[in-house]
Amino acid sequence: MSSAKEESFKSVIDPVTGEFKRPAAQFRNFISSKPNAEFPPEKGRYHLYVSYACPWAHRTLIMRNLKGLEEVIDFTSVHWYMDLGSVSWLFATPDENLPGENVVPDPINGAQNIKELYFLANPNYAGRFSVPVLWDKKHKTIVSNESSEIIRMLNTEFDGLVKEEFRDVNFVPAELREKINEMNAWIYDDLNNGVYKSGAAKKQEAYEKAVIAVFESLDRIEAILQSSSGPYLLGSQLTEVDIRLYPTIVRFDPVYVTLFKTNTKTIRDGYPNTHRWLQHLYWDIPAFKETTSFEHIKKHYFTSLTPLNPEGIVPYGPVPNIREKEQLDWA
Ligand SMILES: N[C@@H](CCC(=O)N[C@@H](CS)C(=O)NCC(=O)O)C(=O)O
Repeated sequence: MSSAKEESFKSVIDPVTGEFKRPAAQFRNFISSKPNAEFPPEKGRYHLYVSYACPWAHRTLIMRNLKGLEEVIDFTSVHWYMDLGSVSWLFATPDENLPGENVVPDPINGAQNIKELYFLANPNYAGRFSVPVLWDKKHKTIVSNESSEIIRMLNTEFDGLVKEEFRDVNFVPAELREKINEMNAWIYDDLNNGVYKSGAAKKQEAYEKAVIAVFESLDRIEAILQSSSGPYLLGSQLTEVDIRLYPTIVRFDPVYVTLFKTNTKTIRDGYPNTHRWLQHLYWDIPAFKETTSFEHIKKHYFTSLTPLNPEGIVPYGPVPNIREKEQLDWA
């Protein structure tokens, strides 16, 4: 492990408590359909840079697909390997044949890595070189590198450009907005980011605090799904809460249980309702399965987060990565 990698990992760890603190994203502009917006919705103008491995980027791919934005916003995925403490995410090179759609050399800026994009947008940028990145081809800049805000833009601001059938599809409907925001908040803290807090903790107490919060929130999710009137967290309607939770749950058994030591239980054997919810999303709604690459996910985490797994050995299991669906009865 190089010292740069160690330093990069340490930079997000509180030196006193040993707790992981995720730094805030720095590009926070909004695409808006309001008149005179700086970033108006336009077909072909914006490009999403993602990694199939990254759970935050995964949300944006799911939303893009669910909102029928395939012909409005194009995307590129980076290579599954992330060079921690150096250039971060790398684009595929022309000779590489990597799994998944659009895992290709950068078609927009010809960059070799994600770091270059941040400096193209702002030569004085000082921060992390994370995905997702929503790029504006017209002004050659980053609109946003915050997934929670990118998915809100995709949910509503391109409605004038999508096919009729997608126009009224709203994953944050007004009557559920407050509830969605409230659930997103604790799910983010304790689960989406909670698994990272568990995995990155440098002290026993910090780890235990994080892992306990992970399983308390999984218990809460399980109870919500058990009493739900439909297949989703808020009943019969698929909402943003499901979209934001899925990338964490689908990675849980294949990666987090081992690499991040969130090993009290697995989803498949410990949480029947959450497992059924996961299987339903993955097997029945193409936006979820089509954007899930277990190969990118497993190879990324186990080979890139070298402070946690110095030899870079990728575990063989679980087999399968996700179980086939049992007969579901939502009637
Ligand atoms: N707040 C960001 C977080 C994104 C994030 O942390 N992405 C990770 C990958 S899963 C990343 O690119 N890390 C690279 C780095 O920090 O250098 C969001 O939700 O969009």
